Amino acid sequence: MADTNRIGIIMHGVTGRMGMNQHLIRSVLAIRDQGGLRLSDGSLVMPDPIIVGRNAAKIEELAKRHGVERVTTDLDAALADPYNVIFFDAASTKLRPTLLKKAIDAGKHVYSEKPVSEGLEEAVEIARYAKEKGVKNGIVHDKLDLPGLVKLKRLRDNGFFGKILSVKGEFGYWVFTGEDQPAQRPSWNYRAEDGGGMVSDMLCHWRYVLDNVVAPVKSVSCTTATHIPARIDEQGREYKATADDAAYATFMLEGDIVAHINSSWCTRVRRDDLVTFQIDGTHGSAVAGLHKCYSQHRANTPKPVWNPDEPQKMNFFEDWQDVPDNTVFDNGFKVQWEQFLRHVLEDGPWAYTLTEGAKGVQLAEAGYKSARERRWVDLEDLGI
Ligand SMILES: NC(=O)C1=CN([C@@H]2O[C@H](COP(=O)(O)OP(=O)(O)OC[C@H]3O[C@@H](n4cnc5c(N)ncnc54)[C@H](OP(=O)(O)O)[C@@H]3O)[C@@H](O)[C@H]2O)C=CC1
Ligand SMILES: O=C1CO[C@H](CO)[C@@H](O)[C@@H]1O
Repeated sequence: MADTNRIGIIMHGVTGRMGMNQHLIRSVLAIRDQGGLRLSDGSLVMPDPIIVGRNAAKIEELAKRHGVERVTTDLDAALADPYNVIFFDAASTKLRPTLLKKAIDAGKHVYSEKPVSEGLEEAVEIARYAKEKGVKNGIVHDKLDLPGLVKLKRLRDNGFFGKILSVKGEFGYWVFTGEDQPAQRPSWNYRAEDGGGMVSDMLCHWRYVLDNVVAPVKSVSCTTATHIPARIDEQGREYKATADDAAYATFMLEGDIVAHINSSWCTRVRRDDLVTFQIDGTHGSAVAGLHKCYSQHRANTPKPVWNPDEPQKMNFFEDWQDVPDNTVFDNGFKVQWEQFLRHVLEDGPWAYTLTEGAKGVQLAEAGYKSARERRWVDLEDLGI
């Protein structure tokens, strides 16, 4: 394939869990392996990643394992090379705003994992900077392409719920502390000084999920907890958990909709999936997990009567209808990579700019403020 049909993509932080599995392997390399991305003029574009990382042995091994030709520990050199058009970052949140600015200064279009930054000021600054400099910019919003949430949004867009009254979200599972079994998440997640924390991790997701699947978020009341005060890290050493490992948050949405989402790494799952969202409306309700979504119209709603004297005879799971797929769902991260590539290459539509990323950080920061001050916090327009 001629060089003009290739697009150089700097991939930073892809030795990590998310960067490697979802962004490198299941997105960029999957696009390569399917033969490239077909644009609307019929031409094919082949993503050509360069893996950038601090550990030469690790990135070389990763590149070899997946047939990636280009690797370097020299980010500046990769940024200086005009062949590379996009800079992508999935490394630590702490470094992100500085790296994004550097890439923007080098004239790259930028795409980033969430959160954009630890604090709102930096997030707004970088979103404004990208806009001023006129580079295409994007933030990952993977949950919106989960089949369960696509179906939930389909129901809302069809007016299925009538007037939406409330939303209940349950997210989380037990993350092993490292004492009895090794933890299944990185230890930095539990250290505030390294950018960890449930609110910082998940409220940026809940912002775009609520804004786009239900209605815009107006204010938040949040309680945080560090339920497990000490954990064991990747080297088997005990460390102090300085970040919140659970967040219990209530949100007021436009239209007086009340949403409550529990997010916890310290809970055990007895529900349909690792995350579930239930929307209740005057005409119907629906519950979505990652893939499935079940709905119950008011005409199909059973009429239970409270009777503590007898064991429950009704099976409440039976009165729900499976919302059909009606399409083949691709990996959400890949779907978003393809959209972002189209946005860069042919100005295709793209709503999830760094400004949307900043809104996520705004909700997280407001969540922390609410928890600290034990009060509701309103979200102002960011004016970016
Ligand atoms: N959208 C989603 O569903 C999810 C998003 N995330 C986000 O993805 C990002 C990464 O999280 P995760 O994959 O879980 O984390 P990991 O700890 O698994 O990976 C961290 C990555 O960052 C790199 N890194 C860390 N510190 C530095 C540094 N000082 N200099 C250069 N590189 C560094 C690591 O490189 P090395 O290998 O050299 O150590 C590694 O590639 C975070 O921003 C997180 O919020 C996380 C989970 C899910
Ligand atoms: O940051 C995150 C924490 O982990 C979640 C899943 O376990 C992710 O979805 C999320 O992006």
